[in-house]
Amino acid sequence: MAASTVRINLDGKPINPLTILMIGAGGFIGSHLCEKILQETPHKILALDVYSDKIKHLLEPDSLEWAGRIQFHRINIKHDSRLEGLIKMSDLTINLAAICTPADYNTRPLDTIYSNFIDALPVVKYCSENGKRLIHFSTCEVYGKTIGSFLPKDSPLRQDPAYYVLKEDTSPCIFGSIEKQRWSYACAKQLIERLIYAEGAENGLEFTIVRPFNWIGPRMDFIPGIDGPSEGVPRVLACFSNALLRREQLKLVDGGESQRTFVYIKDAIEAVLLMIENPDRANGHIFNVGNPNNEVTVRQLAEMMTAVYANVSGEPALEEPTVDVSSKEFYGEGYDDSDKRIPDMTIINKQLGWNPKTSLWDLLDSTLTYQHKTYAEAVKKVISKPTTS
Ligand SMILES: NC(=O)c1ccc[n+]([C@@H]2O[C@H](COP(=O)([O-])OP(=O)(O)OC[C@H]3O[C@@H](n4cnc5c(N)ncnc54)[C@H](O)[C@@H]3O)[C@@H](O)[C@H]2O)c1
Ligand SMILES: O=C(O)[C@H]1O[C@H](OP(=O)(O)OP(=O)(O)OC[C@H]2O[C@@H](n3ccc(=O)[nH]c3=O)[C@H](O)[C@@H]2O)[C@H](O)[C@@H](O)[C@@H]1O
Repeated sequence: MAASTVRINLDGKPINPLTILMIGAGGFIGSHLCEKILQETPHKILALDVYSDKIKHLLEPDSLEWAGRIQFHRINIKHDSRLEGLIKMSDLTINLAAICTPADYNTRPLDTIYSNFIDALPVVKYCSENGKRLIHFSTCEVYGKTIGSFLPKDSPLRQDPAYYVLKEDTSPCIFGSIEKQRWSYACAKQLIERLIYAEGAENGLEFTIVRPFNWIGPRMDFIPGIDGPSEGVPRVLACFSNALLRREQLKLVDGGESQRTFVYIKDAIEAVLLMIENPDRANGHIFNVGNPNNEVTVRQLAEMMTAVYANVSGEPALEEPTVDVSSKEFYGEGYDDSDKRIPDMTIINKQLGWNPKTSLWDLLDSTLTYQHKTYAEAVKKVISKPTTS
């Protein structure tokens, strides 16, 4: 972008260049948001994270057209006195930092709760005390299970959207029992949402809460044994990509019957940029950000990814591309699942006029093309190495 072009917001007003503190900038969403902001706006980014691999291409070399508009701070927000200073220096703080992989929720529930609630507290407090705006990343998991999932299997009401569409201002948050530690993440996210909302109500904090619904695309998570731990379990896109790259069967947890709506990261980031640049329309709101048109069961996702990857790689799919596994075997004790996640889009449509564009097939095509280009050779090398006994 020509950084000098004057940008106009949805109300026709010029947008002043901002300094944005982005906490968790080195992650999947952060890396795409940094790219978008640097390429299309004049805003400056103070990028905070413990890792920078996913934004390395934006930080080096110094000759990049946006050099000087992004500054990396290797900081762990758990214990660093520089956090408040950075919040004070910025017009807006965006908090993305979290443990957000389901394999951790039931096996590392304390880390999950600390990361999603306790570690976010100082961020909220410093924004509130210093009169700074906050965009906080929550999750669609705060809705938990749908009301419809408690109806008898053959109830016609299960087909009624009133029993499954998830609305920011009216849907309840339905979690499982305490021993189902899967919900430690959703519960921590819900409590931080409530705290932010209360800071808004009692102390005037200017906030926006984002509830992402399965955003997927390049740079999501890691491929075990390549750029992450061999025994690590990332989210479903990376699990299935890993299996496809290794020509192994895709594992369907409890039959792959759960349903998800997937949205392309590049569509979703457009929504976040609208929030950043339209504070009058975004402040005080909680936004679902997803694509209600891209709903599949996890089994259907596996079948579609298998077909797309065969096209992309030119290698025929396995004869039996999937295998069923129990959730206990895959995730361990305490796992539970959301049955269905369809976002209601009324509020984001009304406030920001945002709609997702990319079909599931197209977003899988570009994402798996990226996965193949980035990882296929490395995976082949690892597979061909003789194993030591
Ligand atoms: N990707 C999705 O579809 C999705 C869906 C729902 C919610 N979210 C939420 O969006 C946010 C970002 O998700 P993501 O997919 O980019 O995850 P991610 O794991 O790729 O990114 C999170 C980043 O935060 C950093 N981080 C974590 N703890 C930190 C700490 N103490 N100090 C400094 N940095 C820290 C991590 O190093 C990582 O780079 C999270 O809050 C997540 O709960 C994401
Ligand atoms: O992305 C989101 O919107 C939110 O949901 C995700 O939770 P979930 O969708 O359950 O996590 P995935 O790992 O993407 O799993 C999706 C589904 O696929 C299944 N799965 C996963 C991996 C696998 O190899 N096989 C498999 O069948 C899971 O059991 C689950 O039903 C994560 O909790 C968060 O990143 C986020 O808050």
